[in-house]
Amino acid sequence: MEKGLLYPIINQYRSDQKLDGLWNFKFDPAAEGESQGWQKGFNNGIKMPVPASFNDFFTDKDAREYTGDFWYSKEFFVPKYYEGQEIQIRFGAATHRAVVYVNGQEIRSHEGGFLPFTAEVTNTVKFGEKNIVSVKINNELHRDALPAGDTATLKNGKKMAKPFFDFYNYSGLNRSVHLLAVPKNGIYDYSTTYEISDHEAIVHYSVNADTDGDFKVSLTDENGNVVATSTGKDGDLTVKNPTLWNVRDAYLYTIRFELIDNGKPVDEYGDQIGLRTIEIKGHQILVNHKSVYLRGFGRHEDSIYAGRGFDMNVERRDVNLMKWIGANSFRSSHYPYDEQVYKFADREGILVIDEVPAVGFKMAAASFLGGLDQSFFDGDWIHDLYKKHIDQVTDLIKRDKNHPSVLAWSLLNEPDTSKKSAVPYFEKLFKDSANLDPEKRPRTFTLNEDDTIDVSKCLRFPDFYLLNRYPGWYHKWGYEISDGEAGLRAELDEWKKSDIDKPIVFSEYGADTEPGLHKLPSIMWSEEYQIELLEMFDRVFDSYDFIRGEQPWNLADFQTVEGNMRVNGNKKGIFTRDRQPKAAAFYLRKRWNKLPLDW
Ligand SMILES: CCC[C@@H]1NC[C@@H](O)[C@H](O)[C@H]1C(=O)O
Repeated sequence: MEKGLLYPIINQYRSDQKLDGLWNFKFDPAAEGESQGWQKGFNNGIKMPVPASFNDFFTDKDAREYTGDFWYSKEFFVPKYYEGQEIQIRFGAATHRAVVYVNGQEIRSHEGGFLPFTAEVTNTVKFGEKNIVSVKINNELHRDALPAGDTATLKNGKKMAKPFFDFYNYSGLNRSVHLLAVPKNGIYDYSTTYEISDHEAIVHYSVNADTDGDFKVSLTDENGNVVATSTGKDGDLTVKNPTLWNVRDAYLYTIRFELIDNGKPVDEYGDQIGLRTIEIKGHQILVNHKSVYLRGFGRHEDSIYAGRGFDMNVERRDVNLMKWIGANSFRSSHYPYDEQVYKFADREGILVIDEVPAVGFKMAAASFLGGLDQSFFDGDWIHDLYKKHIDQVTDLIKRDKNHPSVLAWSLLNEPDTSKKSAVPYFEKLFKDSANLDPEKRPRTFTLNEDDTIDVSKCLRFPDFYLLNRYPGWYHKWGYEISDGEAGLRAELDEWKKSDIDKPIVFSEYGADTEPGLHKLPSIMWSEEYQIELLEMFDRVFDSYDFIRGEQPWNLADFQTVEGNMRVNGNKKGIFTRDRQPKAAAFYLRKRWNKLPLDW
């Protein structure tokens, strides 16, 4: 669990030097790195781009599929004038677990491949000289880790990832690495909550620093006008006639905290925030007390060459695609995305369901492993898994709590909740996470295909429901799709008859579609069939007023394990992997652009 996860900024007190670029890289199948001194750096590796996954750069299968320990190392210079400050190396993500060394000294380890962590190196670096950072990363999958899976050892002794989930196990330093110089005992966290009325907004803030100093706090509008000020560690900023942050109509204020110690300003942290409230009321999802209907996608951080490495160019294109098609939301399926993704969403007024990598918690997983015929939550790995799970929920909320775009927290994707053994795990998870978000935004998880209203034992936990349903693809497919529609309607009639008065969002539905495959009449995998399946779901959605969102799977085609059910990855994208439209994109654009943007 990290103390603070503020995004790096540069000002008169704070420096941020990105260590992105080419690092030395090598695999360590014999786990000999430490004994060979790689923690002090090495030059006999290959040059590896950071941020990026290592996998798709390679031309040989052993390297692409490599599972086990591997090392990155880079020389970096610490300027003399950094002396007197706290020196940190901040990793945006190291997938899935890392040990950090500086100048040969072990600094820290970290578990979890999709959230940032910071190595505090003040007493280890040499000021005014070159230094070496080395990172040993391991990308094995385990049932007691997130995302869940196994690591097999083949007869030839090589290890192989066996995911219980349907995305490729891209690994490496997938996000930027920052060398930071910040004030000692400076600001390390802040949070805000909001009260909105017709002509006034109140920002309740709290700011954290390792000193008893005082704080000067200000709020400025997009023109740089100071609209409110306050003092103290906790306080209120009252804005008359505020411009609210709305769906697809964003407005960002800048909050600024100045830390004063013994009468002298010693640190400052500024960030962009949006004045808005989120509520669930009956079957409605409300933003600023107004009902919202979610239109958007499940996504993946996935692109050609860099794999899961964050690529600003891809994100810019994806946001433009979502605006073009008339989307107002997405889920960060199935893991926290790079912080810059949420900044894009903040600026564009796009709502985010923010998800931790608690995926694959179901043995007969969609990755066609067949798996064991037992409930995942009966496993003896559950205790160790839970510690990692709540740790990553805690850090996800600590990292993303101040983004106006974050609508809700998704604590799992498609867990097996059909057995009673899941209940204690969920009870603890929803209890332990209840107070992590100062704004108390809704918490949920996606209900997989089998977890219907009369099967799932965990329906009392989520604040609203995310349904992943695949009639027309994984069952009742092709010419049988009419039975698929009947079955879907029958299930929703059960929901309607029940006393459940929470919103339902369809968070996954779709058909694998080969771009360019056309058939009249349609057949599965054709572009025509993908539209017919969407039309079926849309007919159903339009029949039930407690359905408050539609997020087809997926925005774009993406890479998975190879298998007899995957054709170079999952093809359920509405767009291709190189972000070009299939025919379904024009169908959805027509449907979604008929609706008001903030409806
Ligand atoms: C029936 C489960 C469907 C499954 N849901 C989780 C996603 O990560 C997969 O990609 C999707 C699929 O198989 O297309």
